[in-house]
Amino acid sequence: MARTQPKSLNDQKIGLKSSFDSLFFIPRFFKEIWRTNKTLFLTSAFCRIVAALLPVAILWVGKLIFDAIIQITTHGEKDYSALWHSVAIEFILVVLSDLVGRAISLTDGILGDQYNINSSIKIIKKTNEIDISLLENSEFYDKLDRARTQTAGRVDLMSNVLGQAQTTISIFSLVIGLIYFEPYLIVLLVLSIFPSFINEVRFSQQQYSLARSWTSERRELDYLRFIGANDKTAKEIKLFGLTSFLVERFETLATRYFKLNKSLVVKRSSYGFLFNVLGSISYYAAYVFIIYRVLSGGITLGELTFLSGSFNRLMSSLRDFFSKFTRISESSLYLKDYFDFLDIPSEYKNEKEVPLPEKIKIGFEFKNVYFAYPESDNQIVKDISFVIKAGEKIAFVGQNGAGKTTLTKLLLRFYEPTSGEILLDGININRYNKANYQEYFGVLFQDFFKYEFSVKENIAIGKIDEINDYERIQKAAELSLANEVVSELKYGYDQQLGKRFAKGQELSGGQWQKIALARAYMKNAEVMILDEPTSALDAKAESEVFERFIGLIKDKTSVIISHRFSTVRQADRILVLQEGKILESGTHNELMENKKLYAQLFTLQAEGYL
Ligand SMILES: Nc1ncnc2c1ncn2[C@@H]1O[C@H](COP(=O)(O)OP(=O)(O)OP(=O)(O)O)[C@@H](O)[C@H]1O
Repeated sequence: MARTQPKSLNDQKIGLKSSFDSLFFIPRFFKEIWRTNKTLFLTSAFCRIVAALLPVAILWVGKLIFDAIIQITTHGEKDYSALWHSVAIEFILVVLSDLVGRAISLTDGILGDQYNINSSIKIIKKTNEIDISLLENSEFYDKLDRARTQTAGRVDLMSNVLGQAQTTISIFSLVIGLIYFEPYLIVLLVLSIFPSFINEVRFSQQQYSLARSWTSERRELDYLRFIGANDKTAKEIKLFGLTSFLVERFETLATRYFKLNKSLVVKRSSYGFLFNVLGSISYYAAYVFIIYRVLSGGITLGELTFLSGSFNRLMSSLRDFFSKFTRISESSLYLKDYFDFLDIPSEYKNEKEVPLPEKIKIGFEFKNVYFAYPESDNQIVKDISFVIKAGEKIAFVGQNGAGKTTLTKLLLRFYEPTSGEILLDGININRYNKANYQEYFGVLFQDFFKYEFSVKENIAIGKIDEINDYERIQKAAELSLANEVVSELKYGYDQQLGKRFAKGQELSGGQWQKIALARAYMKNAEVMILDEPTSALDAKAESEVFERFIGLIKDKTSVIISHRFSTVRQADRILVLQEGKILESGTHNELMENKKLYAQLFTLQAEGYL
């Protein structure tokens, strides 16, 4: 497992500037939310405006009640109607406040869920649009990881930004009331809150920097958690006694992160406490000032309740505003990751695409192809030239790591040659539309994926548009002998595979291989590529599968990779690869006569050594 050096807190610090810069992603974010559900968005915005104005309205009505009571008790006012009127209004406002509060959390919840679904779909689609070579790049994985794992954070961000707008309106309405009576209180208020705001911003950046610089380690932790508690790995872990090895590795890494994070959290809350004490002192200074004003006859008792209530409310609103601000700038840093990921350029699209031939006329040609995997200097393919004629059945053989699979990946355009070119009917394969070009191939990968879906879905994956063509699925299954597997399953083609979901059935390695082979047959493809198609099959199944394969591909072009010479020998031509070069090429008989590597390997296998 490639590991980056453990980070210290000072590594990769995200400055104040980037923290503010990331706020610029918020409009784009809200555009996405707006597109998600316009009605809900408007409802939420409307409710928040109402909710924002309610606190000042309630405080004002409270003042009116207080003044009315003073009128009655001190000045002998006989008409109580103004008092009851105000009490009734306050009651209505309180009920309304509860109602809009609930409406807000309801709309935010639904909108958040819908946004979540949409953004997850975007991430899945984007991953599929990106060049396959990026999938093997660790920096890409980090981006993908952050974009994927911060979904909940983005939903919080939405509520926080909307909440912030609400708090801002509230603050303005309260400030107007305060300015009207005692403008000096505002200055006192802002001064007492500001240091705590700066403190929060500073620590939230540090926490984000830490989380970001530890993305790879967090992925490693997830990976260790996954292999440490997983049905697929349980056998080996038990048998090899790997538990303490894994626990130790997990613990060392997790503790290092925990310690760094703990020291930050402790510092953040200690400073936070200090600055909050400062806030409380200023609140009581203001309170004493207001009491003094009442005692000296400057303001009424009703105004005292309004002012102290407004001041208190303003202070908590401002605190809320600043802490939300730091949370928003923190989450918007993650938002940046999400948009950075969505902005990774999709695969290069050739503007001057040429139409694909309906049927291959000449065939494929590798011309002086060299290839090294991205971020590697190691040439895996070295000056390879060969032709696969239309309708030819070609086989690649060679020892492990010789470059056989790599050649098929180049043919399938998962990667581009570092130099040299690959032609189809005389035209560089890059000039064809990639998706259409790849449609040409029916492929069984050596490391095919075992989808924990039903058998039917597992086979249909080869041509998912035909998922409802039962006959086609059955035919593909017959060709690969998967039908024999199906006949033993309780729910037949509807049998859920794997153990992850209810009523799932695990298959043997060979049974899975038959299912995966059926997937390759689902497409009536022009070219078949089978990489180790029979490696897990028993001898009888292997010869039967191969017989059917030959029948199927009579006039099709095909590439087969195999270590089993019984399979390989039937090919029209065999390419023997060694360390990224073609060592020999010819029919089985020609190569046997050559008496070089092929003949040696064949003889060894025939004698039962391989
Ligand atoms: N994604 C990758 N990134 C970097 N190197 C890779 C990658 N995939 C394969 N390689 C390297 O390329 C070389 C050739 O691998 P390839 O899979 O083509 O061999 P192969 O001939 O198919 O072997 P086998 O018979 O074991 O399947 C190996 O040395 C391998 O380490």
